[in-house]
Amino acid sequence: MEPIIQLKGVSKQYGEKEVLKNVNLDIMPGQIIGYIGPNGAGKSTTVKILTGVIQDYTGTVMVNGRDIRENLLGVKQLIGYVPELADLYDLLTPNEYLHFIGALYNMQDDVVTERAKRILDSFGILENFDQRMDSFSKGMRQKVLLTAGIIHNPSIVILDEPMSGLDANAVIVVKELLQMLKQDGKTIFYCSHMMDVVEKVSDRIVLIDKGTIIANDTIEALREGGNQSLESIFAEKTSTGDLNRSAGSIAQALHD
Ligand SMILES: Nc1ncnc2c1ncn2[C@@H]1O[C@H](COP(=O)(O)OP(=O)(O)OP(=O)(O)O)[C@@H](O)[C@H]1O
Repeated sequence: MEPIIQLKGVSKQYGEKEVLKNVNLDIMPGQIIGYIGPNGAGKSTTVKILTGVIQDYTGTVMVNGRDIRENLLGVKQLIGYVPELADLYDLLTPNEYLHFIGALYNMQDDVVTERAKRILDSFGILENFDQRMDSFSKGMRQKVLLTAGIIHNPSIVILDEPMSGLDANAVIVVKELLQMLKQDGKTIFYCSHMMDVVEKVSDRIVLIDKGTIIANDTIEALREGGNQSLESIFAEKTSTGDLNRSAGSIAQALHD
């Protein structure tokens, strides 16, 4: 089987600073990949490259066997992207916003309406279909963003902290949704800091630190036969310092 996403020697600099360093990564179709790393590791930069937002990188990114530099429009059809807390067009209703998104993908109006209503109904916010989103809570906005990211039925779904702001019921819906998308053969690229969720939903975990991939394996293999949580594996491998000491010095700072 060929990888559906392939990064070959991908590097990206902001000025002098190299934030991705020769990243090589193969992602096989039909898998849920948990993409994790400390703040500033390069996760969002990777996602921006995959979604065509950043183009001044070196190396090659192949999606479905084609170089994305040569097929950016095709790639955009294949990928659904759910950003974390994007600027929604607050003055629009979900109905208007999702039709706007659907039009970007050349979708027929009646298909957009049908899918939008069914997905929002599953999220429990169908009654808000025609309300302006400026009155929406964070979680309601996130549900609309999730809907917008999958409405064109993409083969690859990239999610950036999709659980952000969601209540417990919605988290369950999203977890189930991930499994259903997977059963449907879709590839999921899941970026998150919520280790307990990543650990449960991902087929593979890719750990990036300071622009370099330092682990790429199943959770079982990362545990090496032990029973550690992903959180402790993360802390060990990224060694961002003694966490107790960090907390201690923050607490001390309040008293000095
Ligand atoms: N537009 C920019 N200009 C300059 N530096 C940037 C820019 N965007 C990101 N960076 C830097 O690139 C590095 C990687 O950032 P990136 O946003 O990819 O990290 P991340 O892994 O997504 O972090 P987080 O978990 O905090 O979201 C960071 O050091 C960041 O400061």
